Amino acid sequence: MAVVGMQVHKSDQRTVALFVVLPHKRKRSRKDRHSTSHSSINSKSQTMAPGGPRVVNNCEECLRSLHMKVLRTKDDTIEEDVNFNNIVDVYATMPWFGMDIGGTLTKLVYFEPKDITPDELDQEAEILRNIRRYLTKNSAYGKTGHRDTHLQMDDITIRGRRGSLHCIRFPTSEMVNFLLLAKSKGMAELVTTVCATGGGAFKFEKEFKKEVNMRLAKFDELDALIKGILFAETHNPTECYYFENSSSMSCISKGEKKVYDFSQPYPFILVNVGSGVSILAVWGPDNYKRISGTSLGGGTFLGLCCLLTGCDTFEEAVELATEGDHTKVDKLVRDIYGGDYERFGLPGELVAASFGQMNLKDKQSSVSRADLANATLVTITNNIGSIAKMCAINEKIEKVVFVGNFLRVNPISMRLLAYAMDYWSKGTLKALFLEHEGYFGAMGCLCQFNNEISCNETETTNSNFENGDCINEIETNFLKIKNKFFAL
Ligand SMILES: Nc1ncnc2c1ncn2[C@@H]1O[C@H](COP(=O)(O)OP(=O)(O)O)[C@@H](O)[C@H]1O
Ligand SMILES: CC(C)(COP(=O)(O)O)[C@@H](O)C(=O)NCCC(=O)O
Repeated sequence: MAVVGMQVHKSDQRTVALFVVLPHKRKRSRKDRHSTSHSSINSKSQTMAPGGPRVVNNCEECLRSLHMKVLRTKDDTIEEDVNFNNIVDVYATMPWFGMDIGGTLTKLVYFEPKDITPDELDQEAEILRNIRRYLTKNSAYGKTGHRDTHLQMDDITIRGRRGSLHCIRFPTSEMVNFLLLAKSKGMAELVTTVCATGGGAFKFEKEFKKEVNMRLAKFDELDALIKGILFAETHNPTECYYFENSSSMSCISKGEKKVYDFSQPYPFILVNVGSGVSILAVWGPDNYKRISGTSLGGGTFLGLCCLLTGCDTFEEAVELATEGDHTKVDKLVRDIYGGDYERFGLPGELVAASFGQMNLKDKQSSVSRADLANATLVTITNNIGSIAKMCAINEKIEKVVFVGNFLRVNPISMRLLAYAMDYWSKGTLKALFLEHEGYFGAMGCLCQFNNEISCNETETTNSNFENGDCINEIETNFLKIKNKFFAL
């Protein structure tokens, strides 16, 4: 299966981009992912490999065959190498995006090549240059878009190109405004297909087409999540961490963050706390099962907290929670037993019933907004911890990795999860966390598109491109190439 697209942009009378999506039958391991069979095209292109929301594979064989096909459609006088390199050049300069359109937040990762040669700069279309500047020089986009500058990954190499990976997010509820912004920046003229995952890749497909004439190349969100985690772990030696001293409730607030070596990750339980919660057992890069989930997730925390406290944002909710005390809201074991429930090892400070005191009017009037926020956070977190623990024990897997934006700016939940895993398993389970929290779906999407991890992924996951479609798309785009590329 192959998908080929060409975007012809005529500013400065130049053709600017050729996109190629070429999933290969041969399955490649992580080890040989940079193997020579798909190495860059020539020494020049080693430094200017791919780019583009729908560029996947720049293997020499594939591009040459495209090129030959193009050549066959034109008069024979044009010299092959000149045009071949032109194709590679224009193909190399496209922006690369991966997008995860989640239930609450849309996450966008953008790879900015930093090894641009003066020649490339010279050839680059103005729109592309402007988009790069806009994305990399700002940290706020419109009213609600943010770049998480602290998560930027510098000096990373993707398919032979060196550069930085930028992490950008905005509320999914702002999708229409995002599309308008993208249009106003000229994206519609530059990009014809965007790589996307998450439920919104399905939900907003029509809007993308209608508003900015963009097609979505869709990837499954859980496939992308795992690929993204492997990508981040490979590129960032301090990606994974745990909390020291998480075995005692009184120590958890003092527990230091420590780097965890996650280079041998399997098997692990993966708990993705987004709007809702998905729990996976992962045995290998392509071997996982979704074993459980719960609808009581980050969306529940935010929704309940807004209702109970009148707060407006996640940041506000977490800040309020930090100042509050859930023990004024919950009924603890000691409220029932007067101390520990010794026979079954339940300590007095354990929550026996979340919100268990709130049936009493006098208790209701004595709790603050902050106490309610704290109790909501603790309730949701404990429930997730409890389900995750049961999953880990059922699957006999010791490492439990928590990801998702619910953990963003949320040390209370992370520490509580670390404590819960340790306490309930008597020290056998280990809670692990990852620095890029909610961006793995978007990263995985970019990786799959760029074929960074494994060549065969797009065959199974790029489900909106059936073989017939792809062939049609190839033919259509070759016609465009024929008509426009050589018309210059
Ligand atoms: N700025 C934010 N706005 C809204 N929710 C946020 C924000 N930051 C963190 N969150 C939390 O992250 C959750 C969404 O996590 P995420 O992993 O992005 O999931 P999804 O893919 O479902 O959008 C929200 O439900 C909320 O609990
Ligand atoms: C439907 C979802 C996969 C969507 O992912 P999200 O946008 O929440 O990250 C997730 O919300 C989920 O798994 N919810 C829990 C469903 C359940 O098992 O009860």
